[in-house]
Parts: sequence; C-alpha cells; structure tokens
Amino acid sequence: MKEFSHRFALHIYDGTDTTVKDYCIYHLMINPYIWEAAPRLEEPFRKRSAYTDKETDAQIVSEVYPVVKLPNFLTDPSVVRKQLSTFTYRQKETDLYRFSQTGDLNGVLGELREALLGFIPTVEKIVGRALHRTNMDLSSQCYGQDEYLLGHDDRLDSRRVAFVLYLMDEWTAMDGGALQFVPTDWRTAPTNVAIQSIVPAPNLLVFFEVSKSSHHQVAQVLGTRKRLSVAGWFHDAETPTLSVPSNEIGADLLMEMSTYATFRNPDTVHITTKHESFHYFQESSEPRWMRQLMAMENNLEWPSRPVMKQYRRNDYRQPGPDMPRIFVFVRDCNEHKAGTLLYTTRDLTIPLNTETVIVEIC
Ligand SMILES: O=C(O)CCC(=O)C(=O)O
Ligand SMILES: [Fe+2]
Repeated sequence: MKEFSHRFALHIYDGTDTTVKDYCIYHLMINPYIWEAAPRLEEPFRKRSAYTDKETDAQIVSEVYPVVKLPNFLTDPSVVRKQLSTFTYRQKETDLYRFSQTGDLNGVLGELREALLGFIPTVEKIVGRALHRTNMDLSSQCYGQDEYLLGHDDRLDSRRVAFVLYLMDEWTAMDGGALQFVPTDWRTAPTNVAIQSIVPAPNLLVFFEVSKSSHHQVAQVLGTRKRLSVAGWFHDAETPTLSVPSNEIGADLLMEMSTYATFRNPDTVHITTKHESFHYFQESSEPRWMRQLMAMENNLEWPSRPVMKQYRRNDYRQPGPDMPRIFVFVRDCNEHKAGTLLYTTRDLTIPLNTETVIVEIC
C-alpha cells in the first residue's frame, strides 16, 4: 500500500494545483489500482480500440466510440451511498426521460468532488484533451422500475467528458437499465439501433468523450431495484471558472434546465453569458420545471451561482404568432430576494447590474 501511495502522490501532483489535504482525500476515495492501470488505457483510447487490462479489469469498450470502464472505482462506496440517502431526488418526466435526480451536489459531496477533481489529470491523459481543473457538474440519479432516458449526445456548453459512477447495491443484466451506445451515420445523426451496452455494476465508473457522435441512452429498468448513480461532466479547459453552488436547492433549477437542454438542437438561438451559455428548445414536452417557473413568478428562489449578464440572439425576427417567447428572470444584485419575471416577444436590453436567467421557448 505504501508503494501505491508514493506513485499516487506523484501522479496527483503532476500539473495540478492540489493540496496535501486533497491528496489524503483522494487516497481514501479512489481505488489505487486506477493509477496503475490508467497509463495503459491511453493508447487504446486514442486508437479507438477495445482493451481489457488483464491485471486490473479496467476496460475500454469501443464498438461505437471509446468508453472507459473502471470497476471498483472507490475504495469504499458505502460512504457516498450513505450521503446520497440524505438528499432529495425529484422526479423528472417528459416523453424523453423518466427518472429522479438531485440538484447539483458539488457543494455537498465534498470528498467525492475532491476525488473526482483529482482524477481529472488522469482523464485528460486518457482522452487526450485538456480539461478544466475545477468546473464539474455533479448530481445523483435514481431510476426506478420502468424508468429510462432516451438517446441524446450530452453536448451542452463546454462539456467535454461525461462520467457516471453506479452506486446501487446489486445489479444484473436482468434488471435492465443498461447504458447503451448508439452509432451515428455520416451526418452524425443517430441510427436507431444501440449496438453496445454496459450493464451497470456497483462501484463501476464509466466515462467517455462528449462529441457530435456520443449518442447514448439508458434502457428501461425492468426490476424493482433502484438504479442509483452519481454522474456529471468535466468541462473544456478554456472556460471561465464557475463558482460552486453552496447548496443543493439553489442549483436545482439550473440542473433541470441544463438536462432538458441536452436534448435540444442548440443551433437556433445562442445566449452568451458571463459564466456559461444555455441553449434553447421547444416546449413540446412541457417540462416540469417550466410549470414550476411559472408558478414561482412572484417568489423566485435564485440559484446561488451567478448566471447571465447579457445575451445575443443570432436570428432575430419580428414578433409574430410563431415568434419565440422569451422568458427573462431578472434579479437585482443589490436586492437579493427580489425577482421579476418578464416575458416578451421583443428583443431586450438587460442592465448589467442584474443577474438573469433567460429561457427561450421556440
Ligand atoms: O446513467 C447512465 O448510465 C447515463 C446517464 C446519462 O446519459 C445522462 O444522465 O446524461
Ligand atoms: Fe447522457
């Protein structure tokens, strides 16, 4: 074990600005075999070839695109599982998905967050891409019987690598809920058939690069077991640093919006923000969060993360019946509780001393 610690420490300090305290936490959380196996995954990932590391069972599956599988990822997953049991999972349902999810957990799953941030340099080497060292989305999902997530590619803003850590007690192929990978045609449109699946397993970490071709889905859960996971994205190195939401509730709204936006074509409207951009989508599925937003009109709870300072529309058209509705939520920075909901079909000027969440429904 001592020997592992030594190599581990060298690895962690390679190019990162982590601290000694972080090092101790990583040591507790991530199974040391990962540091042994990781360098051997780099070449097969680059060559997009399948690979099984005989010594450790680390694996790359690559029939559709390369996906890394690291079994027994945490030294003691029960620590995280115990924390998860204290969070609120909210049901999310449209015609595209049905499952439950927490808000962003960066502010509350501190040890796991630190462990995953410490893992970023390793992920960078495997996927061959520079990643942001602190921006990370982190939330937990629970799929019960009959729940599912239809095909999508995860592309949104600066997301570069998607990861999922499965944390259920037991799981077999008979329980359904496989993570399935869907090939794309020459236009990078998904074809109908998933040709490769990963059966979730307790304490298995899976990650893959987010791209135009990274279509995947979660098959319907068949049994009564709960398919529990913690999942998120690592981001592009070049994006501005986000503040970590300090609580689960504050981030919940943003999380729902961002999950929904994943499914939508981002080409029509682009809103530029100081910290990140959102992309906008049709209301055909009438997501639950939209109804909530409407209900909250006079009593908005603001996410703790600063959101948007300005916006730009790429293709402005004159207002008309087919004109997108633009919902603008404005918070005056000087008055923390006040929220005003404007909705309009006209172009808007947002004063720069306000923080705004802008959602456009085409
Ligand atoms: O839970 C999984 O296996 C994948 C989930 C997923 O694709 C997502 O949340 O975007
Ligand atoms: Fe996904």
